[in-house]
Amino acid sequence: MKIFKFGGASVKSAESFRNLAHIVKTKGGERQLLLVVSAMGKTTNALEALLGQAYHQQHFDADFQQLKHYHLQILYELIPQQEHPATQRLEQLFELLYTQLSGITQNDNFDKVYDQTVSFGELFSSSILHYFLTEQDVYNTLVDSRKYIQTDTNWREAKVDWAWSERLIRRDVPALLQEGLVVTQGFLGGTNNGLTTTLGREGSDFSAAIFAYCLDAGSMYIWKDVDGLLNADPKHFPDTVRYPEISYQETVEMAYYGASVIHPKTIKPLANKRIPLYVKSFINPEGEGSRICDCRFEVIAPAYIIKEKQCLLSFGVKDFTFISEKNLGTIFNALSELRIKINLMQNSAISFSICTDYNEDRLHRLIQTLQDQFVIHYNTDLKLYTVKNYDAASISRIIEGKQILLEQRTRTTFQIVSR
Ligand SMILES: Nc1ncnc2c1ncn2[C@@H]1O[C@H](COP(=O)(O)OP(=O)(O)O)[C@@H](O)[C@H]1O
Ligand SMILES: N[C@@H](CC(=O)OP(=O)(O)O)C(=O)O
Repeated sequence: MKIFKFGGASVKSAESFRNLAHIVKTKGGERQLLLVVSAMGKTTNALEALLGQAYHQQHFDADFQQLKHYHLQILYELIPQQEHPATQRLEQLFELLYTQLSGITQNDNFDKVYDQTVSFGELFSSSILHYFLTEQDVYNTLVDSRKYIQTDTNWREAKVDWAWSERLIRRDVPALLQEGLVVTQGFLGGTNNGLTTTLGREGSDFSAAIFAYCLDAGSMYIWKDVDGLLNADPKHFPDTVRYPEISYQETVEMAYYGASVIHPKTIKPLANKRIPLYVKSFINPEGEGSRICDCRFEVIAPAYIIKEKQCLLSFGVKDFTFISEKNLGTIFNALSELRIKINLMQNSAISFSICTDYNEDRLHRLIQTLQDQFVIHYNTDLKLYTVKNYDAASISRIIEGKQILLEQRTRTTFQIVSR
């Protein structure tokens, strides 16, 4: 069986849904295909904004209506009958979202209500896809991924209970795949008492990999608006090259350093079962794309990765003692408590520096926790540039004209933090 994952860009308009259906019919087949779908276009961002308004007791009606109109308009273009069950289902989901938003207060655990609210994006898109494919005579069952991907309550970045999820998925999904297609939501999980969780922003690729792993899929495809896995983001580099074939290891490192085309957690479950991952273009489905697999190449084009919105923090000891394992232990504990991930670190005799994604709230809590023990300085609005498999030319290209705040290199990877 195969897994196809379609992200927000591939379901952003009625035309995109039609294109998706065409890909499913021509490249997928009538059964043994599981479709994982993300929220439409920028819906997750819109839901985050609505949640922010509701949490701060601001009016959200206008933005709510706009989001509802966007979805209903696309549904209407795909299925023009007003009385269709698809319209009723979408109206019902929007009512549930409205009730959810209206009940939010500042006493709520923000991360918990985040998951209960922002998850609606995938519920909308998967319902539309299910009904639209049915209208197109593509037999499919809509499966609620919250009942199958079981997680803990680490809201917004829930940890998967692999054994339990695998048991549930294997119990029900293979029989459905015998009959036709299965449509499910990316990004979402559920707890054993029926609450919704999310797996981290852009986590739908990971959801697809979880289903691939649990179902022993033969292959997984992620359909993107690019020709495949490129050696840089074409939005920042005009002259990219595509990797026709690349190893799991190279890819997982690229994703870790910030290549946003694949969620970093996607590769491990696939690599563990040697399931090949294809990155294909939904704009040009006939294109070759990229195959990510258990392979190895001696020579590979340098990959350029930019991670934006970075913060560089330095912790200096206050009494001229050297940075010790004990100091580091204190810093790491605080980072772990606040769920702050280190993207890069470096130490000198009397200070320790880390580069992390910028999160104002967490940064201030970190400073509060550690300011008695360390002199803390930080810079925000920075970028972390990584060149994998670098050479002299690629380094010159990346450092040209930049004010470098930190630089690091290993035998294969060159990194700078700069403005
Ligand atoms: N190395 C890379 N190769 C290809 N695309 C990349 C790379 N790095 C970043 N990207 C960006 O990833 C985008 C596709 O990923 P994303 O927007 O997350 O897709 P979706 O939300 O549809 O799943 C591309 O439009 C491209 O700008
Ligand atoms: N909708 C979620 C999950 C996701 O993976 O989306 P996409 O596949 O469009 O990156 C998000 O925007 O974070």
